[in-house]
Parts: sequence; C-alpha cells; structure tokens
Amino acid sequence: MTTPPTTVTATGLSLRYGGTHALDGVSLRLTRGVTGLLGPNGAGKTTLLRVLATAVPPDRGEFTALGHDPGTSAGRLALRRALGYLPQTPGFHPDFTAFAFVDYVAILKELTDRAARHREVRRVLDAVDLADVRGKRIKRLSGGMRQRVALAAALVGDPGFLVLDEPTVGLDPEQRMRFRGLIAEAGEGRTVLLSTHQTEDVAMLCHRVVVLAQGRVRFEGTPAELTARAAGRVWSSAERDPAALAGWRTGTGTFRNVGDPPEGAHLLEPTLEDGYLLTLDSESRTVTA
Ligand SMILES: Nc1ncnc2c1ncn2[C@@H]1O[C@H](COP(=O)(O)OP(=O)(O)OP(=O)(O)O)[C@@H](O)[C@H]1O
Repeated sequence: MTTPPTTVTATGLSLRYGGTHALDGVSLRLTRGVTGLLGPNGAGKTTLLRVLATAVPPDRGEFTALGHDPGTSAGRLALRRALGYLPQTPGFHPDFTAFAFVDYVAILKELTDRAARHREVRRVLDAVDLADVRGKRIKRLSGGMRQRVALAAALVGDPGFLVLDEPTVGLDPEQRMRFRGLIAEAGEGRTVLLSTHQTEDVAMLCHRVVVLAQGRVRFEGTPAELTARAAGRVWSSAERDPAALAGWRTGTGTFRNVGDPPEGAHLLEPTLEDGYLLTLDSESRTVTA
C-alpha cells in the first residue's frame, strides 16, 4: 500500500499559558482522511486545534497545512480560506435561523456573490440533513441539530482541511452514529482532524490516531496499532485483580482487567480504549460497577 501524501506537518509546536505548558513540542503529520485526537482533560487538544486553525499562534515551532505557511500573513490568509473549523463552543446567535447563521459564516468566508452563496448555504445544510429546518431559529433546534449547523458552517466553501473539536459531545447514540457518517463523508478527499473523548468514534471513523497528554504526543499511528499496544494485557477474572491498572465488573459478572496479567490469566481481545488507557498508564483508573 502506498503512503498517502502528507498534507499537514507540525514541528515542535509549543504554547504556554502562564506556567502551564498547554503544548510542549508537538510534532505530527496528517494525511487526507480522518485523524482522531485523543487525550485526557487538559491534554492540550483544544489548544492544538486552535493553533492549527490559526486562531492562536504558537510560542515556538511551526506548521504548514495544504502547502500554506501560516507564519507569513499571505500564508495565513490562504490557509484560512482553505480551512473549516468547528470550535468546542460554536458562537451561535440564538435568534438567527440555521440558514442565516450559515449564510453569515459564508459572508465571512468571502463568498460575495449572493446567489452563489445562497446555493452553497443550501448545499451544506442539505449535506448535514438540515434542509427541512433551515428556516428555524437556532434556539428552537435540538443539541444534535445545532451541532450539525456548526458542521455545516465548517463545510462552507468546501475546505481542504477540517478541524473539529469534540463535535459528538452531548449527542445521543443515534445522533452520534449519524454524525459519524457525516464526518466520514467529509474525510473523503479532505484532511480532517477530530478531537474526541469517544474511543469508539476513533475506532469506527479514523485511519490515524494521535494521543496527546500534558501537551506532548504520546502515540501516533493507526487505530489497529494503538489497539495492539494492549495485546496480552487484558484479562478476565472472577474477582477484582488489585494488580490491574484498571478493572471493572462487566455485565456478565466477571471482571475485565487491563495492565500486567498474572501467569495463566484468561486473556481477552483488546479494544482501542485498552490501548489508549495503557498509553496513559501513568494514570491509574479503577472503575467499579
Ligand atoms: N486561555 C487559557 N488560559 C490559561 N490556561 C489555559 C487556557 N486554555 C487552556 N489552558 C490550559 O492549558 C491546558 C490545555 O488545555 P486544553 O483546553 O487545550 O486541553 P484539552 O485537551 O482540550 O482539554 P478538554 O478535554 O478538557 O477539553 C490546560 O491545563 C488548560 O487549563
């Protein structure tokens, strides 16, 4: 299999807020398709996305995206034209209709011809299945619909690089499934970086995954490689194993343990979440149900 071309390259990105190293020398490469960004609270995910979306410059380090260098004002402008950004808290005006909000974003994205702009707004609202409610005020839409309005706004102008900050947070399972479909479609031919706490989103959607913790990249590879980190390190037992890094009682009544199994343990098939937990193995979690 040939390696797809790199579309985004970051080298040594660092950003401090006072004494906090939100990013501490982050280097990574992205290609077309959906890359998942996992990390615990405060890992620096939002900060990394804000840097890549040119919302904030790094203190140190550099990156290029789609051939543009945001370190120059011309490169920054060119990148912003080619970028779609769904921030963690999209700033909706609640009295705007879905159409008016996306139209407003389209105006900011320099779509000046009114008829062509309105066609584009209808196209992106259709793409996220909101054609029927485009005349409704945002304050009257459900949380899932609002997330789709935000995705539609990020898709305006067919950007080559999409930066999505926890877009599936707060969605019910059905909405999350639907949203996954939309993100997968968006990943066809585009570079998508998706920050999430949902390891299933990464397992089902992403061709690459980056794990960030304390502002540093702890893993970069495929979901299968992250899962493989837990091979031989997940086992079941009748009682909670105190040696396990994490352990919880499953629906069948037995315990599922992650860590270093004892001799002769009954090994289980690992999941991506197990590989992720072990990558963050400095943190010990014990969940008892
Ligand atoms: N504007 C800010 N001022 C001061 N500190 C900040 C600011 N933004 C982020 N931080 C700090 O930088 C670190 C990284 O935060 P960031 O929001 O990037 O993490 P995150 O991985 O997105 O977390 P979460 O999963 O909780 O959204 C944290 O310690 C956070 O408290």
